[in-house]
Amino acid sequence: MRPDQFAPEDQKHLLPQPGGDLVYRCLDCGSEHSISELLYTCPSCGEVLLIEDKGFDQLKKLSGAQWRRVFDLRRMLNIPALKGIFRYAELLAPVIPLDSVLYLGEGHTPLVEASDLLKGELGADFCFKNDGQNPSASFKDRGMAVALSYINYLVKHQGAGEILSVCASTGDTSAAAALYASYLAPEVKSAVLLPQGKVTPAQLSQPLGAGARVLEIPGVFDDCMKVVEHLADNYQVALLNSKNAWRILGQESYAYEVAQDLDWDLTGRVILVPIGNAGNISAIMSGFMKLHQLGIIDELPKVIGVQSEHADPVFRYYQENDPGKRVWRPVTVQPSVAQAAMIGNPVSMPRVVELARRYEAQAGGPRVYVVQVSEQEIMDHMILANRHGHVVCTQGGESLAGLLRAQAAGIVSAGEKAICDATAHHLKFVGFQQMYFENTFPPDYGVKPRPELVNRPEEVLALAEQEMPGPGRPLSGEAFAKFVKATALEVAARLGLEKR
Ligand SMILES: Cc1ncc(COP(=O)(O)O)c(C=O)c1O
Repeated sequence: MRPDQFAPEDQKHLLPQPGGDLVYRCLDCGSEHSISELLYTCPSCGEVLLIEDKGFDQLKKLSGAQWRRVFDLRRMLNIPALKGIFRYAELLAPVIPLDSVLYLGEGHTPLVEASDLLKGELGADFCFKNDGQNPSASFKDRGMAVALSYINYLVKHQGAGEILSVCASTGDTSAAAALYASYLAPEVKSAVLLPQGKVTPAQLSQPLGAGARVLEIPGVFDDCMKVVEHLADNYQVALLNSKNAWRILGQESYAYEVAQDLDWDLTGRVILVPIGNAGNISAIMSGFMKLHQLGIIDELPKVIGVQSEHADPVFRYYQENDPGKRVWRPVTVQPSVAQAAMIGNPVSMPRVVELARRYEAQAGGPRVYVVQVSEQEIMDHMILANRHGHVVCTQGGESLAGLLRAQAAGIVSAGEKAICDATAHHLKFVGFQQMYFENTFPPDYGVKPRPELVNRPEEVLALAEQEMPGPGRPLSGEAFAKFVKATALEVAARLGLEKR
């Protein structure tokens, strides 16, 4: 629909107006800094930043019910900039005018209900939100849509010159950064730093295809991160890791979509999120808090972070119940099938600590948890989910395994319903599936296939004595008919088919 097709009273707030009073806010010293330049850490104390809208209270001029109606009506608009996550522009980055919004099809990924069979088998009530159905096949596109729209705004409206974007990545950040930057060529160029041999072939192909400079660095993600942080501190580059607070704003859209798709009723809902660099869980908490502050939702859902035993610094931190006694210790990661979350020193840890504190204060009690799962559980649950109609990656398997651990620990109780974040598409991680099916995991992963979950292609070789078709080698009519009949006979025997 076009805006002029709506009733006059609905037209009033239908299109977001550029505005807001955004500033960078330091999470440690509380200092405030102008957004006129790209900042990643506090110039006063070096801590990470969040972007805060000092005009947020102005949004309370509309009631929660009015906001719900605005967002619901925007669903019907055929304006590309509002088809994605900028449907919630006032909550994300109202400073960016619609003419600068970059929309590549991100957001509004489906909530897919688990089948009754799978729910019964696992004794859990849940759905997946398939963030692998974003354009670069992971949730990272949400953050990139805002970060690159802001860069586009700086180029278009603020006279910024050519910009080189950089990021370190476990695979998905680089895929998203390169894709969104390539849309803004030639003003924006992209370089990505990857830990050599620690991203999947599909992930590596993505920035290459988008034309980014791909630099492979010895070490793990945490080492690459230190290098890009050094670049951001000392050179003219735009850092696109989630240290960049614009990314966090974009990823808040996950929370807005979950709420809207559940008709703004989050009673008894639990969100499971795999944690790596901890940007996503920070954004999700922040997003739900904004909805709650505006009266758009009545209840804050439980948020449960999930980490593998092989990369679990956030889990370890929260093992201590007394906040005063918690000590932050990065860990050395071990090889993990949740490779995209294989991070021992998450950059957003200070955000998690502060936002979890605020979240629980706003909810009036415990609402944020972190659970740990084994590599075996991650693989088993990824494959089990895919066996029942889902397209989840290893990190999605981690979310589901985390739900079962949370149930066993009494964090999730009967009657509560979970939304498991499937953060990337299954196809990016098929190498792990192959190792599972072929029982070829190196010993340090500690994964053995469950026989009932293994599936292998079967070669039909019954026709060895016969002529076979091949590329550029079609069979003659009679030989081909013979081939079809003999092959069908063999296939029917293997499938146990009965003759009609
Ligand atoms: C597919 C996937 N899942 C989960 C994560 C972890 O997200 P975050 O780093 O925001 O904690 C990442 C990236 O780090 C990822 O690429």
